[in-house]
Amino acid sequence: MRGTQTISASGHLVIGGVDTVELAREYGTPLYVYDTALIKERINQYKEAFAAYNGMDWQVAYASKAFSTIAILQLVNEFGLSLDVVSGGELYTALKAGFPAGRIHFHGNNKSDDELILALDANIGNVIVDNFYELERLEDLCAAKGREMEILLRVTPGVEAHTHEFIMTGHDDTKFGFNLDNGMADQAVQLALKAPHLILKGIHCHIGSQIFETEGFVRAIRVIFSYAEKWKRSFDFSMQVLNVGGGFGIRYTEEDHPLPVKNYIDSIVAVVTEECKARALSVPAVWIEPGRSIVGESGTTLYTVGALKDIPGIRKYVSVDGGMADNIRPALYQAHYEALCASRANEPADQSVAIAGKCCENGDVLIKKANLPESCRAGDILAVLCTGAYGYSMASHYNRLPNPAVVFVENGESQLVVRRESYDDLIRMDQPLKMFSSHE
Ligand SMILES: Cc1ncc(COP(=O)(O)O)c(C=O)c1O
Ligand SMILES: N[C@@H](CCCC[NH3+])C(=O)O
Repeated sequence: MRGTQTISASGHLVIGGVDTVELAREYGTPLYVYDTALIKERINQYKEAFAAYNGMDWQVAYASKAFSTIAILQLVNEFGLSLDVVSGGELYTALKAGFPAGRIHFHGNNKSDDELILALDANIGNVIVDNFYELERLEDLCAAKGREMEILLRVTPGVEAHTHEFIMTGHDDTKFGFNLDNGMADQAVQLALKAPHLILKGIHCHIGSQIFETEGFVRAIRVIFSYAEKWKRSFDFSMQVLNVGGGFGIRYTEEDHPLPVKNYIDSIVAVVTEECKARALSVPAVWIEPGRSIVGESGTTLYTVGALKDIPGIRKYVSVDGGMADNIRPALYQAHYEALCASRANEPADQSVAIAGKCCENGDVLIKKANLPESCRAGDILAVLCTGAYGYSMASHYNRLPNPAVVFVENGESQLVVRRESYDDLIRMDQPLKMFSSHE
């Protein structure tokens, strides 16, 4: 059980004081349910971890790629976090949510002119510049508008985080950022300092995602400081901000052992302070960008159980009314999840089954080995836990499945924050065929 999850007297999973079987009945399934008390708890853990350091300048920016909707951005804003966006769409959502533009940071390895113009016109806090092409274009766009923009440069420190290859980004062979060890970053710092309309505030790095140890962060920070010292000496550049990205791990299953938030922050602050002292540099503001660890564990996806297929001696498949369209992570990263039968949460989970999605793909299996009660059958409500990050945000319309609804629950109340798509929503953008009227 995570966050506010409990089991009711009738044996139903309850989240935020709301019976999940009732939620399924009211809003339909599949349904993303967010335990907002847990989101707030996580946010506060980050804030408290930094607040322990008197005089330290810090920012926690929520990485909205993990889950971006108007309501979550409003919640995050209420709690005073900054925001990381990676596209015009995420930026637009943030602006529509009333997120203060000055606290928005814009990422991405291939931002379009339109996206950069949207950011400039909204007057966002800063742009994290990823490559030489962007450096040049951003300078030109600022010049054309006769304005300045604060920037960070994203660097690649050559550190391999111990995580899945596809979500590892700090190593040398990555599409992101300026590599440190081949001189690209040195050149970018010089160009940025010379650019009349760009104000180089600092450096950004992000070594990967779902990281369970502090070693990768520490190594990346040490590497960056060795360059920061050189840049100070050679170009008189003082790094005022060091953004170490996100990637703090969460517990998807009992095999995952993430560290408490405080441990990551303590290690980051300790190595920053130590490096500054050793190199006689002033301590920069420390920024981080957690996404998964703010919203991941708070999310649960509810499904309705449908067909069962028992292959004697091989396995039993329990099919649900969603799958890879609402959670691509098992198919994409071989990610593991845990599930429980929300409508029989008090019965012993004594049967091992595979939970299959409904997409027309043999690989659409959400969980290869889940333990469910023997009695679990069609009509039961199944809860897949820990789906709050990169579930809704990576959802697709594969097989023309409408995207599920999203509800927030807290203190016995639920609120619909994204309505379920209808079939009409699916064809809303479609245009009837006009060409090739070859029937005449
Ligand atoms: C630049 C950057 N910052 C922050 C994040 C958020 O990562 P996570 O959700 O693992 O905290 C990502 C995604 O991996 C990222 O690419
Ligand atoms: N989307 C990925 C992580 C990559 C995040 C962006 N750099 C996940 O579901 O784990």
